This record gives sequence, C-alpha cells and structure tokens, in this order.
Amino acid sequence: MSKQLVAFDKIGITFNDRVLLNNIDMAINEGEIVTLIGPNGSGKSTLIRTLLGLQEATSGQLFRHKTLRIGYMPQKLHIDPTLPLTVKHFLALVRGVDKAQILPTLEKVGIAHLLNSQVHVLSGGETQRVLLARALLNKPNLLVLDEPVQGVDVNGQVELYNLIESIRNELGCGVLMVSHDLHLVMAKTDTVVCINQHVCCSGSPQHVTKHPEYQALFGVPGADESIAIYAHQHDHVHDEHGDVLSANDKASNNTAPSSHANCHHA
Ligand SMILES: Nc1ncnc2c1ncn2[C@@H]1O[C@H](COP(=O)(O)OP(=O)(O)OP(=O)(O)O)[C@@H](O)[C@H]1O
Repeated sequence: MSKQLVAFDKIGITFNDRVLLNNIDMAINEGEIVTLIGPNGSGKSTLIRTLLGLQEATSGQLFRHKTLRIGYMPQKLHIDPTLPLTVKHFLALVRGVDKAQILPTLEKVGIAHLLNSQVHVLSGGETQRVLLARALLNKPNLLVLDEPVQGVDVNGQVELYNLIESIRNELGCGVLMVSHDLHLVMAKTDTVVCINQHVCCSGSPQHVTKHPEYQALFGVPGADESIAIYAHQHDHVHDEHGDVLSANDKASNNTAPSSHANCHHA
C-alpha cells in the first residue's frame, strides 16, 4: 500500500474573524496525483501555504510523513527583469543543489537546450518547465504545483500535464496541483478536490467527465483526451464566512449558515 505523505484533518484557518478554510479533510499518497480546484478566493493558495508551513492552521491537524520532502513550483517566477541570469545559474541557486543534476533535470523536463538562455527571454511554457526543474532538483517525494500551466497555450498545457504524469510515473512521487476555476484537470489525475473554504466535493475526474449529463452540458474532453474539462456547478451560495446559505437564508437575506450536509453539486 502506498505511503500517505500528507493528511489534512479538519484543518481550519480563521483570520480576523474571517474563515479562509473550514474543516478541510484531504490526503495525498505517494504516487497519487491530486488536483485542487475552486473559484477565486476559495482558499487554494492558503491550503498550499499551510502545507508548505508558511501559514498556521487555527484548528485541526496537519500530518506530514517523516520522510516528506516537497518540491514546490510557484505560480510565477519573480525575478528582477534587469538582472542577467541564465537558466543554469538560476537553478544553481537551489539550496543544497547537486550541480551535476542540473543538465539531466533539464533533459527530464525537455529543455536541456535552454541551459545557457536568459530566464527573461523564455516563453510561458519554457518558464514553467524551468520552475518544474527547480522543484525536481529538491529531490521531492511530493511535488506541489501551483497552477503549473498558467500562461501556457492549450497544446502546451497538454504537454505539461503529460510531462507531470510521466515524472510521477518515473519518480513515484505524490503530486498536488492547483488548477484555477477553468477546471482543467488531467484525465490521469487520480483525485480532484474542489474547495470553497470547505471541501465541496472530491473524486475521480474520469467518473465526473463520463457522466452523460455532464457531457451534454460541458462537452467531451478535447485534445486527444489527455485532459478533461471538469466543471463544478454550485447550486448554493456561501456567506462571507464560507458557510452554505439555505434557500430560506437567501430569500430572507438571513446570513445564518446552514449545515454543509446541504452542500449539493451538479
Ligand atoms: N494572510 C491573509 N490574511 C487575510 N486574508 C487572507 C490571507 N491570505 C489569504 N487571504 C484571503 O483568503 C481568501 C482566499 O485566498 P487564496 O489566495 O487562498 O484563494 P485562491 O483560491 O488561491 O484564489 P485564486 O484562485 O484567486 O488564486 C482571499 O479572499 C484572500 O484575500
């Protein structure tokens, strides 16, 4: 049985009386790809920051396996554009990096030819691959990828998702990916977790995308079926604390929350 790398146990985060995360239960196993989706402001980055140890939970527990080693790929590369910096030198800045691994790692992500290129001239897809290489140089058993296909065209997105899958297959690592509310997830994603402060729903994307009503509404997966469009329809609204409002609440504009058991999704 594969090792559980991370487990969120009823994790909650409240900031100045505002609930950012509420009762989050979620786990990631070695070899598993978990995709986190949710609308803007739903708490995806907050959840990632909690996992990275940058944000403290105010309730619940976060279990990290003692062998956990995270390779983190941020949303964007933040470097002063006036600073001359080659890909090689950028990757050499990784703490404790084995410099002999830089070229093989660039080969793994398909951009060995960019070793001596300036990071500022790279395309969106190339930049994402450099960031992925940087995450891999940390020798992770869990890759945490925050919107890895951001700024990449659709064909490039398919290639990147395929690359992430092949890296998972080769290394046997776990992968936690954040996707934006476009609901693009890989067909090979094992588990999709949709959050909106709380966990709205989770399960395999294949199950969701094969549903006839789903296909009637949102179409069949495109681009050689390596990716699937996962659409999540809320039939409810949330108050400012992230709690679900019942129909009566909405009608009367009463903001008292109803139970999350009433949280249904099409
Ligand atoms: N340290 C903080 N203090 C106060 N509010 C915060 C803090 N961090 C995040 N928030 C708020 O929490 C909410 C969730 O933010 P978060 O960045 O986690 O959402 P997200 O799902 O990643 O959004 P997006 O899809 O737009 O990137 C936002 O409304 C944000 O303003």
